[in-house]
Amino acid sequence: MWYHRLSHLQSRLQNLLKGGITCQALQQPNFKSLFPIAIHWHHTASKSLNCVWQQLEDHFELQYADTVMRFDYVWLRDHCRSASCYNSKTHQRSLDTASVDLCIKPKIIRQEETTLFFTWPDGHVTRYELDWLMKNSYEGQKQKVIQPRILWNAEIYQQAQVPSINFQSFLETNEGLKNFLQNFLLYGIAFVENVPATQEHTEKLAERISLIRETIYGRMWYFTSDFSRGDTAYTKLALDRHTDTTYFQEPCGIQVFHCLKHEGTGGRTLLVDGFYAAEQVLQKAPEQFELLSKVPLKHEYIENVGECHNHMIGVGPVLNIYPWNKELYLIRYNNYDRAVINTVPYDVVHRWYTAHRTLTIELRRPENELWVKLKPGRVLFIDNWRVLHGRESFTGYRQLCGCYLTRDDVLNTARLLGLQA
Ligand SMILES: C[N+](C)(C)CCCC[C@H](N)C(=O)O
Ligand SMILES: O=C(O)CCC(=O)C(=O)O
Ligand SMILES: [Fe+2]
Repeated sequence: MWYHRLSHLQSRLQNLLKGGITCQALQQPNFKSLFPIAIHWHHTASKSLNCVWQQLEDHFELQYADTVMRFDYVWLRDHCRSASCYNSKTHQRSLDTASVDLCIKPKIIRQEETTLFFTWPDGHVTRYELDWLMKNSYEGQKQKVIQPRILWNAEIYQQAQVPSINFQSFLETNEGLKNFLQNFLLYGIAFVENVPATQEHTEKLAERISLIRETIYGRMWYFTSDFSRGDTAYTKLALDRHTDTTYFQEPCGIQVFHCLKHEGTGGRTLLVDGFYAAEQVLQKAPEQFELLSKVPLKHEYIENVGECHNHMIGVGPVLNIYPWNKELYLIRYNNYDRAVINTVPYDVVHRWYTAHRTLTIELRRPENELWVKLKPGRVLFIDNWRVLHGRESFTGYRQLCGCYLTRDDVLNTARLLGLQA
């Protein structure tokens, strides 16, 4: 027994010393393993490059800038940026991916400085820049966030002293718009000051950064507590923290609020960073965070008031995360509009309620609540995928106008201004 293990170790050691590393496929019982090949690490001539690679049986392994990256050969062929495979004017692929042999392997790989050249069995040559591979590898992406954010509670937000942007500079300068968007992306809320208190000016603001998302509430909406629509928003009642349009398959990305008039008391707006609360859940109870990101729920809007007849249903988990880096990108939280839960068995339901409670406790901590009084002239933009809003009950006449924005178009504007979004 001892002897056995020893000799096994010895032969492995000898293999290593010879410089041969048997590839993983060797242990897998498939046709590829019939022809084990010895693989050698290729070191770059220039030591300063700090790059080694090896051509393995079923993938290419590259070690560059302290990262080990693994690339599938079909992926590599699919991402060929040669003129016949990719149109660099339109940034679109011309290669028909379905024409690539799923067992494709390069015939030759060679390196010149910072470029790798792959020659494929049909003679086609693909070149890859090491930096491009680094940037576009799974291993590279896994460590990156798509959207840098500053998570906040009331104190963090107030301490940050995030400046509001002036109406004029928002409309007339790219710098003003960029500052505004940078704050909005980081905090999920941002204010514009000195806006003339009309619906038209509010619309102008919205159109400066995005297409307006028209919904069942209209393009620009304008509302008071007249119960003209079958929803609590159109009353004087308090509204607990929530995100809007959870009953859409894709909830509206951004909400714009402009209070044009309020003669009365109360009516303050509550803002809570949903991602901050979710992060607390992740720290305290990761399995509950996971459940909230896995269990699909329905939200529903049923309206039959006057001429308005609507029935909307949206499906999705409370927390939506990117699977490769676990980054949170959307929270759907609206206890008013949550529909009957009939998509989950009873035992999971119970665990889900526990997880939902944990999140709710975090969302309701007074220290996480930011209260603001909306005033004519001060327009609030809310990231409806991240920040929850609510309102205090009020008395008197209160007029609010605003609209929803399409998230894609807001992010598009941000990217065009050079921001990471
Ligand atoms: C008044 N306004 C148009 C802004 C929104 C009304 C939507 C209210 C709904 N319960 C929701 O949370 O989605
Ligand atoms: O009246 C308010 O301040 C906000 C009401 C609300 O939640 C909404 O309109 O989405
Ligand atoms: Fe709302």
